[in-house]
Amino acid sequence: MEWVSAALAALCLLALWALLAPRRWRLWRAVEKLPGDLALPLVGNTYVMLYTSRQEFMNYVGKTTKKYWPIFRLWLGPMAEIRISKPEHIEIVMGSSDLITKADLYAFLHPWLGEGLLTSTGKKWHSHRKMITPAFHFTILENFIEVFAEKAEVLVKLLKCKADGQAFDIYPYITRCTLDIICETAMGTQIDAQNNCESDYVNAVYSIGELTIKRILIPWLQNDFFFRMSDSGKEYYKKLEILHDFTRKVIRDKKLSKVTENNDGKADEIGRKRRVAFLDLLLAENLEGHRLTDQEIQEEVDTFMFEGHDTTSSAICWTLVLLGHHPEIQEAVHAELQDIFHEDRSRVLTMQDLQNMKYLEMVIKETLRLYPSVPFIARKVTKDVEVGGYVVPEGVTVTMQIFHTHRDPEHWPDPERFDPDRFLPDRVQGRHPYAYVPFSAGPRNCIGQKFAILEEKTVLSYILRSFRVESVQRLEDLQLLGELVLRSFSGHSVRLTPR
Ligand code: HEM
Repeated sequence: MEWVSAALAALCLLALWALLAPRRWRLWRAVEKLPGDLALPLVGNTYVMLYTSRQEFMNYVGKTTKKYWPIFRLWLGPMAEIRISKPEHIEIVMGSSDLITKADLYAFLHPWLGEGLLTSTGKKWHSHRKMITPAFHFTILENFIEVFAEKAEVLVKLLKCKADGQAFDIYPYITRCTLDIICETAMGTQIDAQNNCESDYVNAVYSIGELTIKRILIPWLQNDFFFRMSDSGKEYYKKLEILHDFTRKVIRDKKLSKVTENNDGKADEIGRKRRVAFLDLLLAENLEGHRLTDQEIQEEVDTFMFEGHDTTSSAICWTLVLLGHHPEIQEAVHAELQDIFHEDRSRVLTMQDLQNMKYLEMVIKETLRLYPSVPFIARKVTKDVEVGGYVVPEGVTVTMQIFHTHRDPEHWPDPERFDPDRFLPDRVQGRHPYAYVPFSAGPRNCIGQKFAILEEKTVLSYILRSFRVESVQRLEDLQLLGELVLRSFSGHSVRLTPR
């Protein structure tokens, strides 16, 4: 009997091979038409990792991008990846309403985010995106300004202790501030990460981020079984439980207290105006007959927590670093803030004030061009598509190199120069719509982009009104890490002096 089973198994394998081989052969032939470094059997181009450290990887990608500009291929073992950078090519993929499925790599975010907006696809993504879009309406965002300002005030108080002319890494301070902001705006909870660095929840958010990166970088940890067996995997799932328990509890408490019924801007028992969080809006959607299960609500809240804090901290830190290198531009920002606030440091910040920060907005945009918080995004191609004269076959990953799109010399003369005037209205006109895509573009663009710009303006205006910023490291010496978000390997060192 045993030989019968063995023969059957062999037949099945043969049938599978016969079924897959022609498709595989077709994919291989199409991908091999593209230029790229030598790929070895089985390992493809992953051998590069043997002699390229984590902090040298962005540099390697940069060199390879230049060498094969504007399109090249990589083999990650048996998986093909095509990397594109030119706005004209980016438009084909990013602008497509068919190519909306995220690359396999995003699966490493699934244990934390499930199938929230960032990771889902197809019908689920379409219906949730439609349902959640109103939560980012201008009038809702206006209510968040008070939260942004309150947390920025705490930040300035803490930074005053560091404003002694000594250099320090400002990243952890900014991250704790943006974490406080997203906790309160997404869930309506105050974790006070800025004063309470030892919170279990805050530590779990950091650990999950770090462990996700580790998993992506170490090939054998990518396998679920080996990951669960490893110390990193055990630590990961322990922290994940803390994160999920926390969001589950917040959702349960909100439902119990029926906050959705009362959250109409009325005062609470101590006379403060109640603040509406994204979670309240998701629960309200539920009440109006659009069914979002508790699990789905949790996935969306976790997604906001993930997408909504590290991205903004990266953007704020890079803006400070660049202003620290360009004192004349920093003075122009300060002059604009003086025009808006005069000497009044206690006035409550308004939406009108934020809209008046026109030059600061240009500075933020130019920073996101040079240092986009999300430097690369990737899709799995679900049908053949032609890009730059090549057929990109179904099944491959296309990585859109936003970092390099923003440095395409054809669209950005003297690309390395920090020049906020590139965003003067008459210079924006006529630029290719996909030449500047820090928030992605097309159907899967960032739902939180207006929120992000308002938050950045608030936090930066508080810092820049209180301190003069000086950068310590030369930009060309910084080693970039393009992992979950774009950071500097050695931190974001600045010196602050009180104004
Ligand atoms: C400077 C700050 C930010 C930057 C540069 C940024 C950038 C991006 C990018 C590039 C994407 C596309 C990702 C991909 O295709 O894989 C994205 C998606 C997304 N972002 Fe942001 N983001 C920022 C802030 C935020 C904030 C504050 C929130 C929420 C409060 C947010 C929520 C989301 C969500 C939910 C998605 C998925 C949208 C979808 O696929 O429908 N982002 N973001």
